[in-house]
Amino acid sequence: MDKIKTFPKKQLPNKAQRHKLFGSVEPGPKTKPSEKSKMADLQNTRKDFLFDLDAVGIANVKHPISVKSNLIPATQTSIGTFQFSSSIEKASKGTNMSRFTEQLTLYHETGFTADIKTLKEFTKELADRLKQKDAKLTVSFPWFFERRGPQSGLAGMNHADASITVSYDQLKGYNVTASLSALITTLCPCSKEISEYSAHNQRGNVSMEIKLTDDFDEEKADWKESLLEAAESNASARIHPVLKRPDEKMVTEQAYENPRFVEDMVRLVAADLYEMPFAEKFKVTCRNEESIHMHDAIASVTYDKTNDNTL
Ligand SMILES: Nc1nc2c(ncn2[C@@H]2O[C@H](COP(=O)(O)OP(=O)(O)OP(=O)(O)O)[C@@H](O)[C@H]2O)c(=O)[nH]1
Repeated sequence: MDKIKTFPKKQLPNKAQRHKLFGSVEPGPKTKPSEKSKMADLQNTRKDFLFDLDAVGIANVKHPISVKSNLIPATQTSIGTFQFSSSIEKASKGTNMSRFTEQLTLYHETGFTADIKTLKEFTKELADRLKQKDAKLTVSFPWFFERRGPQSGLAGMNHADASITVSYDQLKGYNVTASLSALITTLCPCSKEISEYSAHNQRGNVSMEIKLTDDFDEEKADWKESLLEAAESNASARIHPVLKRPDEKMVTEQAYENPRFVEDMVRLVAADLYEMPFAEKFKVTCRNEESIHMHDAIASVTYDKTNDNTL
């Protein structure tokens, strides 16, 4: 066996000496209290600080969450990116920021599932913990779901980007919006119509945001599955992780049989959301990464069923 090489061992200063060499200094004299009850509490100073603030809190908080679904897998761990806030009055200097992550940790310790019921409880409890009249939570996460080849039945994992925003107000109650962005295939109707053969086609991204009705019952419907189906079922074709040649033939011909402009996509998805009982208001956006341009094609529609006057 080869002799293990030993590098010339230059004797380095020890770690404490290295820190000193790079500027660390000894602790100075301690004159201020370190006992919490005796410490200054600037955040809770009450004066006229000129403006009420709409939102004060923390953002870009990454944390593991559990996600339930009607699709496979029924439960998964994902990475939630959170934003938490509440309003504060002008008489208050600041919020108590440690309480946001304090509560997130408490929920995590009992298995934090990002479902609507739990997130509503969390947001109300947060307002109470902050002693504020309102609180708002947004959590965004990748949601994975099994997708099988249309002919081979070979399974793989696709994902869509999901997001839930819960606003709680002591007087107004809850406002919950759910969003999903899903990838699809679109094939251009004009390109198909004018060409002797072929048609340009590309990946499209359909983003849907819905305001959930107050009576939405997630025991009866998985909003993620419903929005995914609204995007994919109206596309030229669905996207798959595993496609054998028989699968590829099917999705290629299906795309050609179902040409869609971006305008067609948002209108067709809007029709499905219009018929979705728990979607009170919605916005649909489609962005196509056009395969014949350096730019994207976009379209969007916003609709409020409570002002049902445009149909
Ligand atoms: N309001 C506010 N807090 C900040 C800011 N920057 C840092 N902090 C936070 O102040 C926190 C400590 O304040 P509090 O959460 O009120 O801590 P505390 O008073 O010991 O805790 P409570 O007893 O729950 O009020 C730290 O976690 C910091 O993150 C800021 O710009 N505004």
